[in-house]
Amino acid sequence: MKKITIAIDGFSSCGKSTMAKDLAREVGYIYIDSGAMYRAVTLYSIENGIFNGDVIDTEKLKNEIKNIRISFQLNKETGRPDTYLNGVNVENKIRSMEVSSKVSPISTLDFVREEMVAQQQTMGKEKGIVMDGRDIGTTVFPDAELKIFVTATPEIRAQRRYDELKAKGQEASFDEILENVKQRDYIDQNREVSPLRKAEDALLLDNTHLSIEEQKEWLFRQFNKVSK
Ligand SMILES: Nc1ncnc2c1ncn2[C@@H]1O[C@H](COP(=O)(O)OP(=O)(O)OP(=O)(O)O)[C@@H](O)[C@H]1O
Ligand SMILES: Nc1ccn([C@@H]2O[C@H](COP(=O)(O)O)[C@@H](O)[C@H]2O)c(=O)n1
Repeated sequence: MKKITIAIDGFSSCGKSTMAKDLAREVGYIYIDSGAMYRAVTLYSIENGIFNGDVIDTEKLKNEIKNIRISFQLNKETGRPDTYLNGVNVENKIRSMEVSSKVSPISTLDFVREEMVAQQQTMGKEKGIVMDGRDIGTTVFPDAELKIFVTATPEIRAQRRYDELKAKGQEASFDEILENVKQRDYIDQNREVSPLRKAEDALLLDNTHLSIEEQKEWLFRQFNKVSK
């Protein structure tokens, strides 16, 4: 079977990484969560005085962007890759509401995107990769053999995230999550560089009424059609 590149884009919290990780594990592909990379840059910015409230010191970040090393390592307990920032495991920290509320403005910066896209393209140069994000099918891998664009209503996406946090025993407010999901969607769709949009040749999946199992089966069917 030939190795292909799979790009999964879509709105925040709609199940992209759930589908992508499952497929990658079953077919033995590398999985990359490109959102985790933008989150890691955001965490670095929070921890290194690049934010003053909501204002970003873009000159400082531009000078330091080459010092930000992001990598992934398999977590043997979860069976999934954890995100490392300059050698430190930041998988939990990058999922905080503080990072979620600041990541989309960081992701609008052209020099940040340039650096992340270059790193992502290097990770995918041998193919055999599933990457999820916002611009994978349009910018990072425009020649990907399989492109999926995932969507679901904002309310159902916020509910899924809320349920996930509650199950982990974390404090969560449904209204705050819904507001964050809507705000990120707006910024991601309206930024100048690589805005979130469906690539013309991407397959659309609205999973509002699909279970995790159903969407997984759907993705496997698409993979089997293309990779033969
Ligand atoms: N079809 C589904 N039905 C119910 N829950 C789902 C479904 N797909 C994913 N989920 C759950 O929704 C939550 C968000 O999923 P996931 O993290 O995969 O989304 P994402 O699109 O990768 O999010 P992000 O944009 O933040 O990276 C998770 O708790 C996941 O288990
Ligand atoms: N290819 C990408 C991936 C993500 N972003 C930005 O990062 C935010 C967090 O991503 P999650 O997948 O973890 O939700 C997202 O809201 C985008 O602002 C991006 O720009 N490009």
